Amino acid sequence: MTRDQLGSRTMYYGKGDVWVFRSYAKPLTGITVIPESPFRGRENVLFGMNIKIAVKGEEFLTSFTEGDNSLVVATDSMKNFILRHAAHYTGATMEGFLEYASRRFIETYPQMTGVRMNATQVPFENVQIGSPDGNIPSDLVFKYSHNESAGAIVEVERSGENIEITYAQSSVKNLRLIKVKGSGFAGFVRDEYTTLPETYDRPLFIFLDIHWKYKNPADGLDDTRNSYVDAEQIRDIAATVFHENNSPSIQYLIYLIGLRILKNFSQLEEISFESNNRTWETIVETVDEGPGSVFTEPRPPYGFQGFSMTQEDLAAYENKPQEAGSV
Ligand SMILES: O=c1[nH]c(=O)c2[nH]c(=O)[nH]c2[nH]1
Repeated sequence: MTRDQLGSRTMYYGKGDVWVFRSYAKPLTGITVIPESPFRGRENVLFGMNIKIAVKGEEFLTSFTEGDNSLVVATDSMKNFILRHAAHYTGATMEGFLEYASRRFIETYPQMTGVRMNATQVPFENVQIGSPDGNIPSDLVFKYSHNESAGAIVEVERSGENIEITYAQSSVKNLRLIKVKGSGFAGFVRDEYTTLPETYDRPLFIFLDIHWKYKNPADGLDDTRNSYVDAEQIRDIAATVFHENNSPSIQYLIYLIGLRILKNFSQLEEISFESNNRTWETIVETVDEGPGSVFTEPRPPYGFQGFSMTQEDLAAYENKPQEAGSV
């Protein structure tokens, strides 16, 4: 929630963990196919989301200061509103649903001046079943996936007679990638506090959240514009860049991932990263019948990086004489 119109006061309320499971939503089609990803769309036979909604409005002040509930929309009703509107949604994306439902709240309740909705996709994967044609994906049975998931935040505000989008961001969260060899970390500051040895071929395990914003938010909200970028494509770009590059650090790796995303998707304005270093501890360098090593979970504390990039970073990179080839 922004604090404008509210002076310096924080004031909002809402509902978290609104689980929405919609079957047979509109299939996602018309996306740009990129070399790094086999993703071509999604059937949306099952469309699952865990939503958090927060609403604001000056008229809610007396509910806090006087116990006056006359304008309070119960958070239980908000949950019902979201669930019932999932039946009316005609689009194919989580971002689109958040925008649709947020607008309906503002249109329905004049006391609401702003709505922020935050969602995490509940990922379901097709199971493979036997058939006379070999193994094929079931169109009826799905398994709950515990891997990474897509995320979205949409914020809308009333502006006179209109409703404006004031914030929109898409994400892939909790991506966990391990590369068994071909990463290093050397050349860092060495002083009396340094005990870490330099490494030129470490296994590198990263936890990664990637966020993106569109130049024109409508491209991310309206799947019929054919400019939607799916979280699976961003995930696959990250994996491809990790595979292809011998990275000297996580810092440089996420920069290269960002360049590749910006290059593939000129409709995006900004990419940002939060990464976490979970590199395993090496216990046995070389097993008896090599190659092979033995590792165990790392001990805390864990390092992290945060970085954001725009199309200007890609332009600067492309205008720079390159030694190592282009992204
Ligand atoms: O990729 C890395 N970046 C760092 O900044 C860092 N620091 C550290 O101890 N290990 C690593 N690895």
